[in-house]
Amino acid sequence: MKPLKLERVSKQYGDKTAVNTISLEVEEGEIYGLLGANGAGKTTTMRMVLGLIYPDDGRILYDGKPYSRDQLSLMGYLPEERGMYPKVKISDQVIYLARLRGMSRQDADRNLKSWLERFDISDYYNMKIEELSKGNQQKIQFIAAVIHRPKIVIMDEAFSGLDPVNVELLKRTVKALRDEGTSILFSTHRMEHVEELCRNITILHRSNTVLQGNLKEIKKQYPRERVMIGAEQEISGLEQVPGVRSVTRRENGYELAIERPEAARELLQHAMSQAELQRFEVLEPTLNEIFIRAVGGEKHE
Ligand SMILES: Nc1ncnc2c1ncn2[C@@H]1O[C@H](COP(=O)(O)OP(=O)(O)OP(=O)(O)O)[C@@H](O)[C@H]1O
Repeated sequence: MKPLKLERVSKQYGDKTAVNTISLEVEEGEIYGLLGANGAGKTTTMRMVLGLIYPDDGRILYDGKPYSRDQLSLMGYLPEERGMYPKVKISDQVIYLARLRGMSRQDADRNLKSWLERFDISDYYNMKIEELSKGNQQKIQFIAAVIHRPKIVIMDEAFSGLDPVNVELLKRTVKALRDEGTSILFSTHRMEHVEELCRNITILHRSNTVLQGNLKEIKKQYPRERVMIGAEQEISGLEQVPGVRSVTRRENGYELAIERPEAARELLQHAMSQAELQRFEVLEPTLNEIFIRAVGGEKHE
């Protein structure tokens, strides 16, 4: 049984279709990427999954069952806009939120202490949100989202505002939740995070699903049109090799865009005739490139 399943789910706001017949399934122990430019329909989709708004069409199933209040304790939500009370003691509000989702005070308190210890911030127990840096507020918000051990966690821009050390810390934690069997619906504009974390993805564009599936499989379907050449010597005339679209000088060589994968062979011969190569690699496209193609090359923030 899939913990989370969306079947042809749609949502209208007046005349505007915010989400148009989205279907997806999140397995147990999976991080699923929900991507799209601003206004594509991600937040609307996540709000429907959380039961904060209702679909106009289609259905959402949790372990095969439709939404009911019982699901509240099964789900955790890390919203993009942080929503904790600045002046209330951290332990009071996190325990309160956990109790709303069905935990006893004792269990909530024990879990909170163990999470604070895990993040090495035990002294925050008695502090207020307003006393913390943005990044540390984010950690508390994260704890509040998962303290009740939800089966399904919805994360909207989970790592925004964090420094690189804390991004790594939270990434490790998200992976650990996954390994414990949690199903995570993960939304972000940071493609490198998706590449590292997500197995399956859906890309939304103007309310519609434009690309969906296993990330590795999707990458295989796109031609390899990027070449890295590692060489200490200069290589002249790379631009003139047939099929080369662009050449960029890099620290230890060159990065090239080619029009078709076959151009790589000629490029290799050309480069080898001039320099001793330390590296010659034909790379699969990055998710960023795939994303830009899928949404029609339009600029996204
Ligand atoms: N409450 C609302 N009333 C009217 N229109 C809305 C409402 N919420 C969202 N929309 C519209 O629905 C569309 C999808 O919005 P949504 O917030 O789901 O996009 P998003 O992918 O989350 O964008 P972002 O990356 O900017 O957060 C947008 O055109 C938006 O203007």
